[in-house]
Amino acid sequence: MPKTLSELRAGIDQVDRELLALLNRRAALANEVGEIKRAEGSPVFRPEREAQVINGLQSANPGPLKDRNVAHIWREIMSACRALEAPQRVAYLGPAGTFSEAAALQFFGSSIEHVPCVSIDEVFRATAAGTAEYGVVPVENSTEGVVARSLDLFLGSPLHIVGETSLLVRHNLLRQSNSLEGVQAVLAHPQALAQCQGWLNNHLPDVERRAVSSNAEGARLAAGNPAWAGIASDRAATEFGLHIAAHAIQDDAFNRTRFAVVCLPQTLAAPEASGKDCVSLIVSVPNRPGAVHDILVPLKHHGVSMTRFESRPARSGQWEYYFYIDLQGHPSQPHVAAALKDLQSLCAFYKVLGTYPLGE
Ligand SMILES: C=C(O[C@@H]1C=C(C(=O)O)C=C[C@H]1O)C(=O)O
Repeated sequence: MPKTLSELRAGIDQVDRELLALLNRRAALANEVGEIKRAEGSPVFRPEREAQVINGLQSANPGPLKDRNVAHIWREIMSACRALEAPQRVAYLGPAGTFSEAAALQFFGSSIEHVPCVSIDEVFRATAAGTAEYGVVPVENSTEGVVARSLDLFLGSPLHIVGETSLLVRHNLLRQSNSLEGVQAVLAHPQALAQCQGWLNNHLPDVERRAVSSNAEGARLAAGNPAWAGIASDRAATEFGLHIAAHAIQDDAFNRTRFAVVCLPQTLAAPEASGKDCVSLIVSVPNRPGAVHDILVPLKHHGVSMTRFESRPARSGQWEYYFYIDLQGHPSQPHVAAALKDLQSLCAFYKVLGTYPLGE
């Protein structure tokens, strides 16, 4: 005899009571961990431990819950547990409703103190000055390429990278009503206008496109004028009380942005190995034939995979470059340590930006 709806709901209520008791037991344990950390003066946030918790649960997950959802649920549970130890202050490019804020929430969960900043420079400054313990900065977009300002700021910054996360950037057309009728101007950041130009050409061909400082600012302005629309995230719609007149209007369905999580080394030293790690470096090589080729040799020789290789001008006027390199692995692994040592000996400039667990 199949169970009735009310019997099934009674079952869910029972499971929820058990989950609540278990979650509170978990929180109490995290609180005890917090006491030990306070006594030791060690950091609250341990990204490699959180990565291990999630990887372990995903490997043990029998379903029907999807691994992706297991990760999201536990990130939120760990965020709440961490906040009992001490809420972490996180700086990002604001205002509320930006993709940088969404990236910060995806990485740290929602139990954080928000430190919205007016620019990427300000995120670096606020984090270096201790206004925030952590900063979240965009480094790369799958359609637009590198975020040059972030890469340039890394060069002279005392901050290092302790984590990464990547976000599907889905743009929506937001306005006071949920139709496209009567839109006279679309207000958004130039990058969002560019990423949606195909859709705008098709659906709003004769409508003015106006560049503003951020998508959240465009949404804020659209909330004050029925003839204006913004292009922004789902969160911005909620934040400014707007309707989503059209969903996912970006021309590339898989438009992703990658973000780095940064902090001072005294806030958190390089995370220990989680099992799936990455090392980010900036190097420059002497200006002679074959120099770039030479720095790749130790990687091949020691069997280390390179997952990223970007160049930025060194601004010396000499056609010299800094190379931004991501390697797979952790310096505690002998083959990675050996490759780094050989690589360093070939470089005119060598800076480890960070060692951290690979993000989603
Ligand atoms: C409880 C701890 O502190 C924090 C919270 C964690 C959790 O809830 O599992 C894991 C790592 C830390 O960021 C810990 O270090 O184990």
